[in-house]
Amino acid sequence: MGSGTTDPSALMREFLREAGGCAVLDGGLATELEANGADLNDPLWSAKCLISSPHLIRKVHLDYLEAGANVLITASYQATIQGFQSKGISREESEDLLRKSVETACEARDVFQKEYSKHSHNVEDNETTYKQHPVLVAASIGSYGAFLADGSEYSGDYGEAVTLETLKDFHRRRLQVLADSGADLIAFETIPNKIEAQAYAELLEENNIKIPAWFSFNSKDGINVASGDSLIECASIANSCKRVVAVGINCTPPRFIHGLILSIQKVTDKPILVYPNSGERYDADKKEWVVSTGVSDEDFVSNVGVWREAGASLIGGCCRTTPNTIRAISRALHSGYDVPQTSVP
Ligand SMILES: C[S+](C)CC[C@H](N)C(=O)O
Ligand SMILES: N[C@@H](CCS)C(=O)O
Ligand SMILES: [Zn+2]
Repeated sequence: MGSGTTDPSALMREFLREAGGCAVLDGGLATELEANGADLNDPLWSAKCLISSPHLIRKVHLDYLEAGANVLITASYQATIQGFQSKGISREESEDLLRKSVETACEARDVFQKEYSKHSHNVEDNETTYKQHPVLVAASIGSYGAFLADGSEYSGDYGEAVTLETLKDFHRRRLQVLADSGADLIAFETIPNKIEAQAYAELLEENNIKIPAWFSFNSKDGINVASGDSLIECASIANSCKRVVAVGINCTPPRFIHGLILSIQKVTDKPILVYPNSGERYDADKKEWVVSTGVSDEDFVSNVGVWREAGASLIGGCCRTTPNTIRAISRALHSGYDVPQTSVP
């Protein structure tokens, strides 16, 4: 869709219009890879499956499409050239793995859309009408803290040695490869601090990145981003960047989402996205989620109307949410809207 467009916000506007005003994001990719048998106890986390089990990634993408998702977030969250190289993988192969994350999502979209077009026509008043189910592929870029694999995307504390230039140098090539990979947009996810938001904004401009991006922050207190930096300041950085077409929050407990939407709205007119986690806490040593205030799909979904009403126009789930969560979100947003089941060939 529209990656050649000159006005970056046109892609998002048109996409939201086709989706009926509010789009459904997918749910936890890593969560579902684990549910399908993958062992992610590895510094590469979900990106490990790009090497060992790309078929599982494709299956999980398809499961989310069947559940009603309009956006697939690729398996590149923790896929970095530096991380692959530390496993002995060459630079060239590392870049191929990044491209593979996007190709895998695009393949799932192609399979789904073929099936969908077979099932979606119906005859009304002697005219054949086609329901639309637009799908974007968003190339995930996880933070520097994700690469560290120590859970520091939930603290945003990288130490004083890590400067704006360190972060720009770290992300530059991966961003370029993913931007040229055929993805529709870049999803900067789980951004825990202001310095990393600034690094992304500068890279988008300086490298003349041709596809739009979203900025999604995380929060531990419902007020600031994870590091304690001001959400208002972080969202303002996103707002000032013309290549950014949506701003929001992910991997944050559902109970904080409403207040965070209201804060973001104070500083932007760009579309707001929210994809909370289940409310559990991540134990980075064990690489496990610890039950605290995890919410059921019903609880999660009872909030969807409130988030929509408050101004969110892209809604999905992050870690520990599943296709069931996404199906329920989709139903809540578009009641009576059926997505066909496809089989994985
Ligand atoms: C979004 S967190 C659950 C991703 C995994 C983390 N960076 C780690 O490697 O432990
Ligand atoms: N989108 C990521 C999680 C971000 S916190 C994944 O599940 O791979
Ligand atoms: Zn998450």
